[in-house]
Amino acid sequence: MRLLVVDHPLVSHKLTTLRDERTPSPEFRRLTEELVTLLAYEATREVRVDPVTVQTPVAEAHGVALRPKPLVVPILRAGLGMLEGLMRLMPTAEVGFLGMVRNEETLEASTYAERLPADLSGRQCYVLDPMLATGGTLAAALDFLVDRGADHITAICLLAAPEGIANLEAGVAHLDIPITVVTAALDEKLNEKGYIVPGLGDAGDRLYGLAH
Ligand SMILES: O=P(O)(O)OC[C@H]1O[C@H](OP(=O)(O)OP(=O)(O)O)[C@H](O)[C@@H]1O
Ligand SMILES: O=c1cc[nH]c(=O)[nH]1
Ligand SMILES: [Mg+2]
Repeated sequence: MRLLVVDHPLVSHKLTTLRDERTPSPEFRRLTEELVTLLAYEATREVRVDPVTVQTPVAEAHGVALRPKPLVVPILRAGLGMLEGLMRLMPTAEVGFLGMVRNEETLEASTYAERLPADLSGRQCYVLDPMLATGGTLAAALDFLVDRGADHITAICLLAAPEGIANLEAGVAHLDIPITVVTAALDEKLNEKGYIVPGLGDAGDRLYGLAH
Protein backbone atom coordinates (compact mmCIF):
# COMPACT_ATOMS: atom_id res chain seq x y z
CA MET A 1 0.00 0.00 0.00
CA ARG A 2 1.24 3.46 -0.91
CA LEU A 3 0.45 6.57 1.19
CA LEU A 4 0.55 10.01 -0.39
CA VAL A 5 0.15 13.06 1.86
CA VAL A 6 -0.50 16.02 -0.43
CA ASP A 7 1.72 18.86 0.74
CA HIS A 8 0.42 22.11 -0.78
CA PRO A 9 -0.31 25.47 0.85
CA LEU A 10 -3.81 25.69 -0.70
CA VAL A 11 -4.67 22.25 0.67
CA SER A 12 -3.39 23.20 4.15
CA HIS A 13 -5.26 26.50 4.05
CA LYS A 14 -8.60 24.93 3.13
CA LEU A 15 -8.10 22.09 5.59
CA THR A 16 -7.46 24.55 8.42
CA THR A 17 -10.82 26.26 7.80
CA LEU A 18 -12.50 22.86 7.52
CA ARG A 19 -11.15 21.84 10.92
CA ASP A 20 -12.37 25.05 12.59
CA GLU A 21 -15.45 24.21 14.67
CA ARG A 22 -16.94 27.62 13.76
CA THR A 23 -17.13 26.68 10.05
CA PRO A 24 -20.85 26.15 9.26
CA SER A 25 -22.22 23.28 7.14
CA PRO A 26 -22.62 25.21 3.85
CA GLU A 27 -18.98 26.34 3.94
CA PHE A 28 -17.85 22.91 5.17
CA ARG A 29 -19.52 21.27 2.15
CA ARG A 30 -18.00 23.76 -0.30
CA LEU A 31 -14.49 23.37 1.18
CA THR A 32 -14.80 19.58 1.15
CA GLU A 33 -15.53 19.65 -2.59
CA GLU A 34 -12.68 22.07 -3.27
CA LEU A 35 -10.22 19.98 -1.26
CA VAL A 36 -11.23 16.80 -3.08
CA THR A 37 -10.66 18.46 -6.44
CA LEU A 38 -7.14 19.42 -5.34
CA LEU A 39 -6.41 15.95 -3.92
CA ALA A 40 -7.87 14.32 -7.02
CA TYR A 41 -5.31 16.01 -9.22
CA GLU A 42 -2.63 13.95 -7.44
CA ALA A 43 -4.81 10.89 -6.91
CA THR A 44 -5.58 10.46 -10.61
CA ARG A 45 -1.99 10.49 -11.86
CA GLU A 46 -2.32 6.81 -12.79
CA VAL A 47 -5.83 6.98 -14.22
CA ARG A 48 -6.06 4.76 -17.30
CA VAL A 49 -6.25 6.41 -20.70
CA ASP A 50 -6.31 5.28 -24.32
CA PRO A 51 -4.49 7.01 -27.15
CA VAL A 52 -6.78 9.00 -29.48
CA THR A 53 -6.22 11.32 -32.39
CA VAL A 54 -8.19 14.53 -32.95
CA GLN A 55 -8.19 17.04 -35.74
CA THR A 56 -7.34 20.60 -34.65
CA PRO A 57 -8.10 23.50 -37.03
CA VAL A 58 -4.44 23.16 -38.07
CA ALA A 59 -3.41 19.50 -38.01
CA GLU A 60 -3.89 16.09 -36.43
CA ALA A 61 -3.01 15.93 -32.72
CA HIS A 62 -2.29 12.79 -30.75
CA GLY A 63 -3.77 12.74 -27.27
CA VAL A 64 -5.61 10.52 -24.83
CA ALA A 65 -9.15 9.77 -23.70
CA LEU A 66 -10.20 8.58 -20.25
CA ARG A 67 -10.89 4.89 -20.98
CA PRO A 68 -12.04 2.53 -19.65
CA LYS A 69 -14.28 4.60 -17.38
CA PRO A 70 -13.08 4.55 -13.78
CA LEU A 71 -15.56 3.73 -11.01
CA VAL A 72 -15.95 6.26 -8.20
CA VAL A 73 -17.28 4.87 -4.90
CA PRO A 74 -18.31 7.34 -2.19
CA ILE A 75 -18.82 5.68 1.21
CA LEU A 76 -22.09 7.03 2.61
CA ARG A 77 -22.79 9.22 4.37
CA ALA A 78 -19.74 11.44 4.61
CA GLY A 79 -18.11 10.29 1.36
CA LEU A 80 -21.08 11.68 -0.55
CA GLY A 81 -19.84 15.17 0.30
CA MET A 82 -16.70 14.41 -1.74
CA LEU A 83 -18.41 13.15 -4.89
CA GLU A 84 -18.97 16.42 -6.76
CA GLY A 85 -15.38 17.50 -6.13
CA LEU A 86 -14.09 14.43 -7.95
CA MET A 87 -16.73 14.34 -10.68
CA ARG A 88 -15.75 17.89 -11.64
CA LEU A 89 -12.39 16.45 -12.78
CA MET A 90 -13.72 13.17 -14.21
CA PRO A 91 -17.31 13.85 -15.31
CA THR A 92 -17.47 10.68 -17.40
CA ALA A 93 -16.62 8.35 -14.52
CA GLU A 94 -19.26 5.90 -13.30
CA VAL A 95 -20.45 6.02 -9.70
CA GLY A 96 -21.24 3.13 -7.34
CA PHE A 97 -22.37 3.50 -3.74
CA LEU A 98 -21.46 1.82 -0.47
CA GLY A 99 -23.32 2.72 2.73
CA MET A 100 -21.25 1.91 5.81
CA VAL A 101 -21.49 2.92 9.43
CA ARG A 102 -19.15 2.49 12.36
CA ASN A 103 -20.61 1.27 15.65
CA GLU A 104 -19.90 4.02 18.16
CA GLU A 105 -18.97 1.56 20.96
CA THR A 106 -17.17 -1.28 19.20
CA LEU A 107 -15.88 0.89 16.30
CA GLU A 108 -16.70 -2.05 14.00
CA ALA A 109 -17.86 -1.06 10.52
CA SER A 110 -20.97 -2.59 8.96
CA THR A 111 -22.47 -2.24 5.49
CA TYR A 112 -26.12 -1.14 5.18
CA ALA A 113 -26.31 -0.35 1.47
CA GLU A 114 -24.56 -1.42 -1.69
CA ARG A 115 -25.15 -0.37 -5.29
CA LEU A 116 -22.13 -1.43 -7.31
CA PRO A 117 -21.63 -3.25 -10.59
CA ALA A 118 -21.67 -7.03 -9.91
CA ASP A 119 -18.46 -7.49 -11.89
CA LEU A 120 -15.59 -5.11 -11.35
CA SER A 121 -13.02 -7.20 -13.24
CA GLY A 122 -10.29 -4.97 -14.57
CA ARG A 123 -11.90 -1.82 -13.13
CA GLN A 124 -9.95 1.02 -11.63
CA CYS A 125 -11.75 2.36 -8.54
CA TYR A 126 -11.59 5.63 -6.61
CA VAL A 127 -12.99 5.31 -3.08
CA LEU A 128 -14.09 8.48 -1.29
CA ASP A 129 -14.26 8.75 2.50
CA PRO A 130 -13.16 11.87 4.37
CA MET A 131 -12.00 10.13 7.56
CA LEU A 132 -9.58 7.22 7.87
CA ALA A 133 -9.72 6.69 11.64
CA THR A 134 -9.26 3.05 12.77
CA GLY A 135 -9.19 2.08 9.09
CA GLY A 136 -11.93 -0.54 9.61
CA THR A 137 -14.42 1.08 7.21
CA LEU A 138 -11.93 1.49 4.40
CA ALA A 139 -10.46 -2.01 4.87
CA ALA A 140 -13.96 -3.52 4.56
CA ALA A 141 -14.75 -1.38 1.50
CA LEU A 142 -11.52 -2.40 -0.26
CA ASP A 143 -12.14 -6.08 0.50
CA PHE A 144 -15.59 -5.73 -1.04
CA LEU A 145 -14.27 -4.10 -4.23
CA VAL A 146 -11.43 -6.59 -4.68
CA ASP A 147 -13.86 -9.49 -4.12
CA ARG A 148 -15.82 -8.16 -7.08
CA GLY A 149 -12.70 -7.97 -9.25
CA ALA A 150 -11.34 -4.40 -8.92
CA ASP A 151 -7.67 -4.43 -9.89
CA HIS A 152 -6.47 -0.92 -9.00
CA ILE A 153 -7.79 1.16 -6.08
CA THR A 154 -7.08 4.67 -4.90
CA ALA A 155 -8.73 5.93 -1.71
CA ILE A 156 -9.05 9.68 -1.24
CA CYS A 157 -9.40 10.80 2.40
CA LEU A 158 -9.28 14.28 3.86
CA LEU A 159 -7.62 13.09 7.07
CA ALA A 160 -5.93 9.92 8.27
CA ALA A 161 -4.73 8.70 11.67
CA PRO A 162 -1.42 6.84 11.94
CA GLU A 163 -3.16 3.93 13.73
CA GLY A 164 -5.65 3.65 10.88
CA ILE A 165 -2.94 3.64 8.22
CA ALA A 166 -1.10 0.85 10.09
CA ASN A 167 -4.32 -1.20 10.51
CA LEU A 168 -5.26 -0.70 6.88
CA GLU A 169 -1.80 -1.69 5.69
CA ALA A 170 -2.07 -4.94 7.67
CA GLY A 171 -5.70 -5.45 6.60
CA VAL A 172 -5.03 -5.17 2.87
CA ALA A 173 -1.70 -7.01 2.82
CA HIS A 174 -3.46 -10.07 1.35
CA LEU A 175 -4.94 -8.05 -1.52
CA ASP A 176 -2.71 -8.50 -4.50
CA ILE A 177 -3.47 -5.24 -6.33
CA PRO A 178 -2.00 -1.72 -6.24
CA ILE A 179 -3.64 0.30 -3.43
CA THR A 180 -2.93 3.97 -2.79
CA VAL A 181 -4.27 6.24 -0.05
CA VAL A 182 -4.18 9.95 -0.82
CA THR A 183 -4.84 12.34 2.06
CA ALA A 184 -4.53 16.03 2.91
CA ALA A 185 -2.94 15.31 6.31
CA LEU A 186 -1.71 12.54 8.57
CA ASP A 187 -2.91 13.63 12.01
CA GLU A 188 -1.47 12.90 15.44
CA LYS A 189 -3.54 10.01 16.83
CA LEU A 190 -6.95 8.60 17.69
CA ASN A 191 -8.67 9.47 20.97
CA GLU A 192 -10.40 6.94 23.26
CA LYS A 193 -13.63 7.28 21.23
CA GLY A 194 -11.87 6.51 17.95
CA TYR A 195 -11.93 10.11 16.72
CA ILE A 196 -9.00 11.60 14.86
CA VAL A 197 -6.96 14.14 16.90
CA PRO A 198 -6.98 17.02 16.18
CA GLY A 199 -9.21 15.95 13.25
CA LEU A 200 -12.34 17.87 12.41
CA GLY A 201 -15.00 16.04 14.44
CA ASP A 202 -17.68 13.88 12.85
CA ALA A 203 -17.46 14.58 9.12
CA GLY A 204 -20.97 13.22 8.38
CA ASP A 205 -22.54 15.41 11.04
CA ARG A 206 -20.63 18.49 9.93
CA LEU A 207 -21.68 17.94 6.31
CA TYR A 208 -25.28 16.94 6.84
CA GLY A 209 -26.27 17.69 10.44
CA LEU A 210 -26.72 15.36 13.38
CA ALA A 211 -27.56 11.76 12.51
CA HIS A 212 -29.25 10.99 15.82
O1 LIG B 1 -11.76 4.39 10.00
P1 LIG B 1 -12.97 4.09 10.80
O2 LIG B 1 -12.67 3.95 12.28
O3 LIG B 1 -13.75 2.94 10.28
O4 LIG B 1 -13.91 5.38 10.77
C1 LIG B 1 -14.12 6.13 9.63
C2 LIG B 1 -15.56 6.11 9.23
O5 LIG B 1 -16.36 6.77 10.21
C3 LIG B 1 -17.16 7.77 9.60
O6 LIG B 1 -18.38 7.27 9.17
P2 LIG B 1 -19.61 7.10 10.16
O7 LIG B 1 -19.65 5.70 10.70
O8 LIG B 1 -19.60 8.20 11.17
O9 LIG B 1 -20.85 7.25 9.19
P3 LIG B 1 -21.39 8.58 8.49
O10 LIG B 1 -20.49 8.83 7.32
O11 LIG B 1 -22.77 8.20 8.12
O12 LIG B 1 -21.36 9.70 9.50
C4 LIG B 1 -16.32 8.19 8.42
O13 LIG B 1 -17.08 8.85 7.43
C5 LIG B 1 -15.73 6.90 7.94
O14 LIG B 1 -16.57 6.19 7.05
O1 LIG C 1 -12.64 11.65 13.67
C1 LIG C 1 -13.50 10.94 13.10
C2 LIG C 1 -13.46 9.53 13.13
C3 LIG C 1 -14.40 8.83 12.45
N1 LIG C 1 -15.37 9.50 11.78
C4 LIG C 1 -15.42 10.85 11.74
O2 LIG C 1 -16.33 11.42 11.12
N2 LIG C 1 -14.50 11.53 12.42
MG1 LIG D 1 -20.32 9.99 11.04
